[in-house]
Amino acid sequence: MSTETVAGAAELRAFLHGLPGVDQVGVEERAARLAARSIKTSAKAQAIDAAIAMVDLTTLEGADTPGKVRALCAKALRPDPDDPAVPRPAAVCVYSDLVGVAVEALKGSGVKVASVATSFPSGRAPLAAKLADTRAAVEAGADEIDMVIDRGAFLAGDYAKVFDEIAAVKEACGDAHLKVILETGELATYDNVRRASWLAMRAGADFIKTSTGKVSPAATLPVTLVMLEAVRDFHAATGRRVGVKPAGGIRTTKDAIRYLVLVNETAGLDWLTPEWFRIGASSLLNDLLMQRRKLADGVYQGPDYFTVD
Ligand SMILES: O=C[C@H](O)COP(=O)(O)O
Repeated sequence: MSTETVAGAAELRAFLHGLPGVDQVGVEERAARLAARSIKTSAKAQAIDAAIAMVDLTTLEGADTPGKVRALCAKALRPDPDDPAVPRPAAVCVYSDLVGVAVEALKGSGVKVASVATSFPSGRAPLAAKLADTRAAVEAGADEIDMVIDRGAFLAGDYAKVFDEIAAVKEACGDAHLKVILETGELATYDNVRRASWLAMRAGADFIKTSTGKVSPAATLPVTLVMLEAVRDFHAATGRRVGVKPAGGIRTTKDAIRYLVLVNETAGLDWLTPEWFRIGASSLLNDLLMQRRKLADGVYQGPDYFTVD
């Protein structure tokens, strides 16, 4: 390691450990208070459409096939076959070997193709393999890369290693946007969530994302609140806006709306667009569609009415 790198590593550690500690009770109380807010029916209709447009419609199963990805893309292009006014989700998120299938199915639609990379979900692979994974996804046409951080290195305090990997993956992304998954369910404390958020942003993340969806707990409101505070404070300090993506375990309209309230009350209205806020979910869209239909018609369509998401 060069002297410059050692100095950089020391500065990074001092910076991350100099961040104010998170008041655990305060954060949990605030998240619970915001979650209890009710919103008017007229605002609910708007919120549902906003949430649909912020979904990263995801399939990340070992058993995924080109056929399943094509079906998911068809759903993204026309979420409700009977209602062309329903907005499209922001992106379809798949494993890197299926990016080409999604790119082909979505071309010209404006729906982005996101790909997990860097040995998702564990992140356990040599950097060369992570970069190759990233480049393969970008070459296949991915607009967005969802990378995982090396939680082992982070928890061992090797922040420089995590920083360097993120920076290298960002470079490999070229024009593709980089979402950095912190896997907050493995980070143990809110202080670590705050540190990992700042580390990722300083290393070049375009988005910070809570979870892979493969570890429990996945997204939670308090963790997302800490991340929203981080992007707000990072923007105030640097002028650069970073997006936030809670992902994993978000399945109901009620939950999705709670996240939107949290964004509005923490980072502010500027973040309430698909450019700066996403919800990663494999099975939220249908509930949003059912609630949307219920608000419009007063009739609740059962889950069988919509195609699987
Ligand atoms: O990034 C998105 C997550 O993998 C989706 O998780 P989920 O299946 O719990 O919705």
